[in-house]
Amino acid sequence: MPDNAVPVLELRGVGKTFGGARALTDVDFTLAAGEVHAVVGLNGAGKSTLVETMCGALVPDGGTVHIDGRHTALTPRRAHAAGVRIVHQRRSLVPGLTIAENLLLGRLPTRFGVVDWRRAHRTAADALADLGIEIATDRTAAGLAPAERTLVEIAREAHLGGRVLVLDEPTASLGAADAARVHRLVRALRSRGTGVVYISHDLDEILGLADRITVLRDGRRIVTVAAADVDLPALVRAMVGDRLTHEADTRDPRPDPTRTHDAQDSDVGGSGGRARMAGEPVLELRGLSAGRLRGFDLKVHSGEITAVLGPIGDGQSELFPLLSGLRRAGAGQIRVDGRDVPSGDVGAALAAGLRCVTGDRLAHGLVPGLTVDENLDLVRRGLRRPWLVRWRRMRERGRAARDRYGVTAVHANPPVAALSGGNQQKTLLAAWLGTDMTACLLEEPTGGVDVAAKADIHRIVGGLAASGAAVLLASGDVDEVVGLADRVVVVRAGRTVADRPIDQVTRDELVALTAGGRAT
Ligand SMILES: Nc1ncnc2c1ncn2[C@@H]1O[C@H](COP(=O)(O)OP(=O)(O)OP(=O)(O)O)[C@@H](O)[C@H]1O
Repeated sequence: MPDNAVPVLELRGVGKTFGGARALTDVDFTLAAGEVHAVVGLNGAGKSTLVETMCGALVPDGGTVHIDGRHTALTPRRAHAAGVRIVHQRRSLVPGLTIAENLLLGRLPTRFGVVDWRRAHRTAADALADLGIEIATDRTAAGLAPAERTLVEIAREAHLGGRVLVLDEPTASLGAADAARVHRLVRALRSRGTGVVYISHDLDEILGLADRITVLRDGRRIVTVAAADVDLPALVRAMVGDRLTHEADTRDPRPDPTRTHDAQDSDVGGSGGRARMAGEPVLELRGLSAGRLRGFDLKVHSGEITAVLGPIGDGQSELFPLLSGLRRAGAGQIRVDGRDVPSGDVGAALAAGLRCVTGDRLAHGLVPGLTVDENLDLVRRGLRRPWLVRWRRMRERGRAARDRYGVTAVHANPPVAALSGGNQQKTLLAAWLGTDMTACLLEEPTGGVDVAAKADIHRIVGGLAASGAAVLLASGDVDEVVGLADRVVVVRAGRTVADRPIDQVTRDELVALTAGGRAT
């Protein structure tokens, strides 16, 4: 930002306390028009609290907010009127409405008192085309792929007058090709003079996209630097400070033999603590059809991590409802240890030792109003004796699981709703992976988690496989698959297009295969 330019948005000495615990302390932040300013930090560092303050959703208890140089007591309405808009990870398009209706909601053009649809579609199409987005405006939001939804949502906020767009992990659940579309849109916005505050845990993405980067740690601003003046290791060091006890290499797939799944958990459900020889087939899917999946076959062996990779919504997202028993298959069989598991039966899936960890933690994974320890206990108790609450053991186990998965919060054992997204994800994994299992399905297990936690989760998953579990990983993240899996199955439009040992395929081939290329 030129020294004399007035920032479009400025925070001075902002602080925020939740129930006596400090989430933000004395944070300064500036954003210039036409700048992409990224905010990074470990889970719980204060990123969401900071951006909620920028949007008037949280009132800071110290410091001031300035828009175009003027001090403003920000409320959501004032922020909106000033053109400060946030695009959350949870998409807010109305599913049953068309793109044109969503873009112009509340402002549809009328002629003689009736909606002028031709003009509406033209206006919406022009708004999208201005930003380089090609999506037909008569499609409904429900039919959009996740990346298209993100693009339309960002375009809508820009079209409705957004001068400062706060993008909260817009690419978190997107593959590389889809993320690149979002990056193009962000660059288009920047060149039009829009200021963008960008939150992401993907530091490579940040380094390639941002102009400046602010690092938060424990609610404090550690540094603000030009992206061109910093590299990945320096950024990681600033984020973790002296907290890092091991190398934060997110691609280290080596299992840590000291951290295999809890020995103390072997009294729980499932089909017994087993340590198999590698090579034994454990989870078998035969001719499974449901939603977009068509006659899907897969064998996952004991001690093996098999990844199902593909664009989100292209078939691999059917696996969670099917394997967890939430949904009945139209055709085909699920077999665990050579025995059929009736589809559409949650109890049968659990009894067979199948553990399915959802990628949508708040919809299917956690009870937001209960504490972390209560959530951890629910899964364990539900598997065995739902009526018996043993409070002391619950607290002890809860503390151990929170420590092991690095669930950090300003309160010791808060309700899950008060946790940051990454800490919610760690709680979810601790709840399901802490129970004895034969096979597990992990849907996007590191979605929203920070670099250090990602490395920990990879070690834990490696440890599960090392102890004999068959691990199925459903992911859109090519790097995660390359770093973690032994085998990869690429699924497109519900069908397998490639099935390879991971050492017989390159990262670039996988990117091409998921984006539509052919297996060679
Ligand atoms: N409503 C709330 N009540 C109590 N504590 C809260 C509340 N909102 C946030 N916190 C706490 O404030 C701290 C900062 O959380 P915040 O969500 O801002 O972190 P974050 O950097 O966005 O993390 P993540 O990367 O995991 O999303 C955390 O310790 C969190 O538990």
